[in-house]
Amino acid sequence: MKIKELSYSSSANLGPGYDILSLSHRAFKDEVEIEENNTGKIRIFSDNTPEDPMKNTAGLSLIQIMKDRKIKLGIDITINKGVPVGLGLGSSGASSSAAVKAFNKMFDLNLTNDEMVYYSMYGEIAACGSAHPDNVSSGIYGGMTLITSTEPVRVRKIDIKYKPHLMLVIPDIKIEEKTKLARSMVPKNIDIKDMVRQTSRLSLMLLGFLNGERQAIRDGMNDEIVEKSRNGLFPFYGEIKSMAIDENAVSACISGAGPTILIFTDERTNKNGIISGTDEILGKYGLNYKIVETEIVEGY
Ligand SMILES: Nc1ncnc2c1ncn2[C@@H]1O[C@H](COP(=O)(O)OP(=O)(O)OP(=O)(O)O)[C@@H](O)[C@H]1O
Ligand SMILES: N[C@@H](CCO)C(=O)O
Repeated sequence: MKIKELSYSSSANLGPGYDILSLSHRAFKDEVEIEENNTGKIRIFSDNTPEDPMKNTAGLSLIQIMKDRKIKLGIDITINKGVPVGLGLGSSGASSSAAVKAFNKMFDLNLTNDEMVYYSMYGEIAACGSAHPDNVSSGIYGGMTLITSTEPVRVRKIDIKYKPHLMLVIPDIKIEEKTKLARSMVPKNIDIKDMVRQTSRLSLMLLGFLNGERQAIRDGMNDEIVEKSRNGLFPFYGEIKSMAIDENAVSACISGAGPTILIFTDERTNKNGIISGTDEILGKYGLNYKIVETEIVEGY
């Protein structure tokens, strides 16, 4: 029997929500098919992700479930990779969450959504050395998700009233072990004043999404801790964000660990202005890029 599942691309953090917020979008998707084999081994079939199952997020997630459930079988995992790798679009988490959904279905494990987030997030260790749950929560739940606890894993889906359109500015930059590097740049300690400002902004942004208040989203979606610490990786970000606000975007943030920039737009936004402004700014930095317009995926 073959079982196929898909997960869409996602943008983690959303400004002040480092490691706790994520948004699922229709821009790209990974399809993962699993099938039993008679070799007793886990084998990965994929054009552009690691063949070693311990180094592939999909493989590592399934190894962990099989260990916990004492399932000893050979499994072929075929990854049809649609989410581009290493660009902050939740590529690694899309494969692991799709693999976990397929495995759950194939073996009737009846895993809860939070248990599936747990196993999918375990796979992220293969990508960046740490198990962060935000992108994979998108792959399991869809929509906008909030991680309320990691031990045990608990996720809440946020029923947002304000649903902006999304523009992804995707610079053509490859940074070796990008997420690992970006995570190592985040400060280990912060000043209490910065903590207060960050929690205030995060709360305001969530109020904006819940109540449908455009200005609250714009005022809240600012992060001077994590995004700032990573600025050296994406020096063009500040210019693109302020240009997008000038063109009346709702707001903008770094998507996950970057380099993609997520811009929220609505009918008041001058999208053509953003397209030409991006061309000018990224041209100055000598960067090729793609702009993808997309929508939020509410669920699976
Ligand atoms: N199934 C997989 N899909 C994508 N990348 C994988 C997979 N398995 C392992 N990797 C490795 O993970 C790394 C890419 O992960 P990384 O977290 O840097 O990018 P991302 O998932 O696209 O971005 P972000 O997490 O910021 O949204 C690469 O080194 C890649 O080889
Ligand atoms: N929250 C993670 C997302 C990476 O995909 C980070 O910013 O490092």
